[in-house]
Amino acid sequence: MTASHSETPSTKPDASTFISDHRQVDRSKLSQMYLHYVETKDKYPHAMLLYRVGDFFECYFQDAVKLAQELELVLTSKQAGEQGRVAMSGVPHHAWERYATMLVEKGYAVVICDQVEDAAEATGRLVRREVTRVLTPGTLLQEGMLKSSRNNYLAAVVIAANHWGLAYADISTGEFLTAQGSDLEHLTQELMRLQPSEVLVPTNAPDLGSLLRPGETSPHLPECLPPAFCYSLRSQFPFSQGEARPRLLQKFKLRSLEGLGCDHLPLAVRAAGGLLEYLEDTQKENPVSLQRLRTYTVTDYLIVDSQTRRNLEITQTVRDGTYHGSLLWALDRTSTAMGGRALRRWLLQPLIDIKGIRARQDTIEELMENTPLRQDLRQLLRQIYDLERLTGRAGSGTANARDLAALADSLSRLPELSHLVADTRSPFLKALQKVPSILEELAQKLHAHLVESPPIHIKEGGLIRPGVNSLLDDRKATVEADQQWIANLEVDERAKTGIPTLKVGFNKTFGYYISISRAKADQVPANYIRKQTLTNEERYITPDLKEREARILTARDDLNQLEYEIFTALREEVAEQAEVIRNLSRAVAAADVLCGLAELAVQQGYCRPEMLPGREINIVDGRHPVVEQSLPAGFFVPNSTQLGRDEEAESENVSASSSPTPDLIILTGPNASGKSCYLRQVGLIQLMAQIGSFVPARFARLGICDRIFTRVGAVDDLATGQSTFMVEMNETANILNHATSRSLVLLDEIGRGTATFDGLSIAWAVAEYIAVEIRARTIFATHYHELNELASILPNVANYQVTVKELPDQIIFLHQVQPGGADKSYGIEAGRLAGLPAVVIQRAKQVMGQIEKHSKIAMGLQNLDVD
Ligand SMILES: Nc1ncnc2c1ncn2[C@@H]1O[C@H](COP(=O)(O)OP(=O)(O)OP(=O)(O)O)[C@@H](O)[C@H]1O
Repeated sequence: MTASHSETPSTKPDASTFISDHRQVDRSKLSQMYLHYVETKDKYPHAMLLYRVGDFFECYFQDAVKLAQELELVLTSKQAGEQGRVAMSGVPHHAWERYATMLVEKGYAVVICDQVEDAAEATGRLVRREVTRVLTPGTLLQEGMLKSSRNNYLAAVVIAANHWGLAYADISTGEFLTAQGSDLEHLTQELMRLQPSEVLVPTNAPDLGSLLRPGETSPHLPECLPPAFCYSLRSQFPFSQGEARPRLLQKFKLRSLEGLGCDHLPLAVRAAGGLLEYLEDTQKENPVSLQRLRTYTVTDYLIVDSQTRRNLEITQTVRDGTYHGSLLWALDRTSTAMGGRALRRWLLQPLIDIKGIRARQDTIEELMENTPLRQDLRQLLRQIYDLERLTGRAGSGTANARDLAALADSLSRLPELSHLVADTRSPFLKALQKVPSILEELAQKLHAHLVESPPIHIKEGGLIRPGVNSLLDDRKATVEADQQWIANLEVDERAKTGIPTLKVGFNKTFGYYISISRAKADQVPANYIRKQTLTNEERYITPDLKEREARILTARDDLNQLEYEIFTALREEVAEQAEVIRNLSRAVAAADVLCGLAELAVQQGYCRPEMLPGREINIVDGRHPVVEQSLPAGFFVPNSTQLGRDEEAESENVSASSSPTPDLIILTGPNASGKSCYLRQVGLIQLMAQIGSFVPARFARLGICDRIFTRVGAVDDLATGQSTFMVEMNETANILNHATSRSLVLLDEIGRGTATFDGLSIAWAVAEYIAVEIRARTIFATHYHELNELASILPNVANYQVTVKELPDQIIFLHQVQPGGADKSYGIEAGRLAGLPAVVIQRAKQVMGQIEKHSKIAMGLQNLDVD
């Protein structure tokens, strides 16, 4: 790709022939414009400065070199006064957003220094230029720069010893939240959940203002911050209590922070205040409209750590990181962009509050029962655009007329929506029953003011309907009359002069002119003034023509300006209603998610799980929500699960159950029989239930979990230089240190990355510790059959196996999970089926026979004291 505009070099430029570091120039020798550039650059040493010059945005010095490299543009040079030539590279002004997006995606901050007056007004002096935007990964607003399916979060962290404050905002939707905690692991997990595009960190670093791109490190970055994100190093000052608190009070026009719920959380306040200051600093002429700050507590939600999110493939698959094949993919039946983002948020932050879960379930149930309502609702929702982001753009003054027209169309659907849900009883539908009348009025006003399909540019007129503003109509009428006069001129002048070939034309240099062939030049009337001579024609103007032209041009400018003013006033009216629109968009998004989940539940035959405060996990005929959808209908084999021993209930009701419910299941079975699938199915059903969804099962009764942990076949973590075994041990340690009796733990093989006896010993000890000390509900899939002995020692351990049918020359996978431990391993059989030579298979059987004969592990362990 190349985008060069001037002075394209004929050969590759020799860097020694021009200056490529702005700090090395003698400023007294720079021409005025370059001096202004250099002074602006001083204020933003770490950002890429795009400087408007005519129809281009140009970069000079080191930025020119970087821009050319990163975007594969031509690097050239330009004379910068007596100082000589400086490196230069640039992009066309109309395409700046595209190029800026590419730079931001590569982890750069981009400063836009634009011309803020018409170059024609600045005769004899430098055109006035100002920094109008600072774009960073966390502060993007433009439609093309954002993914509609996910939030774009800017986060800010404040860490003091083991305590932390975290604030985050999505400036495109206005969401703004803050939290505080005392466990740094929770902070890391929150960041992993949010996947922020940029994180602000207050430091004493000498390179303040710089942006560390993902993977770049700095000694000033606290260790608990994952290296996968962009970090902006900020000064400590705006993050101090004395600065942050008043900034928040002023922003939300409050006397106390009590109403925001963070009055007693100094670190949360400091993070939120620091974030606000950054927005003020970067957004310049487009102040961000944020929703009221909300305070939350991490432990108010089901905690799903990043490794579990990855292993359960919640938003993307492990194998290739794609959305297709993830849980989100399998569940998403939403109709709006807002609903899609909300479902993603819900999946990443499931609830632990039973009331909240039941409210969502009630709504799904009502929508399942009422098919016409569900279908009409989905149909209508499809016609609602991204209200959250459209409002965001209106609030920050970046919305164009098409945005407002789309907003008006969407707002005008709301009364229909409220009519549709008029008789509903569940909370999320009732929330849509009342549309504030102000929004209906706003939609009507926008429709009445804006033309049917407005143009994209807002300063070139053509936006406002006739009848809106009498001054505008008068001016339009004058322009039209003058235009008509010019249109008639050709006919009139032909008649007057008797020259039938006379024409009236227009060009940019001379404006309107009368053209006459040279042969007829002697018949030209006296009032014609010759302006230009061409080979075959002469061009003239007349005083009358010029007067009309001048009138048209000034009137058109005035007209455009007036239309622009009417438009911006409309945009401000929308901005004033931002809070009301956003509250409603949130309700629309939630209804959309629930309507999609209801549709899914009907399509896939899901059931409503009964949610309880206890520890029970009782799933009858459960299915894996993703694998099920990938197989032909009816192919997936359902399996049941019972976990979570409630000793009190069981002792009261001894006769009801002959074998007590286990806390820990040892799951064995041949390779590829379905162990991993079963394990994940239980985790996914629990997680789905805690977002309020129905679940793929015939029946489910589920106690609320506080955390879900998974440990699944590790891969070498080359980035941190850790071996498979060390990754496995770190993950296991994390589980043992944090799981509680209310957690769900899913272990897919432990100890495989080391010698067999080491591995088996660790696996045994881990299982025993979980069953005896932690009592977390656990499924432990393993190839170590020796672990089946645990069930005979510990009352809350049970053995299950995935069954296969053995035929003389093949194994048939039944994918059925049944009580009991597999009494033999099929590893050698699997090797035979894979085509290992017969002699190797034979030898392997002999070796196994010997090992089994001499192994005392099983017998020995039975006698171990586990107390
Ligand atoms: N209940 C089921 N019904 C139908 N097909 C299933 C079922 N469970 C698993 N499968 C199919 O079997 C394949 C293998 O399953 P899975 O990976 O869970 O086996 P595994 O026992 O964990 O194997 P390994 O021990 O080698 O890791 C899956 O890809 C899936 O397509």
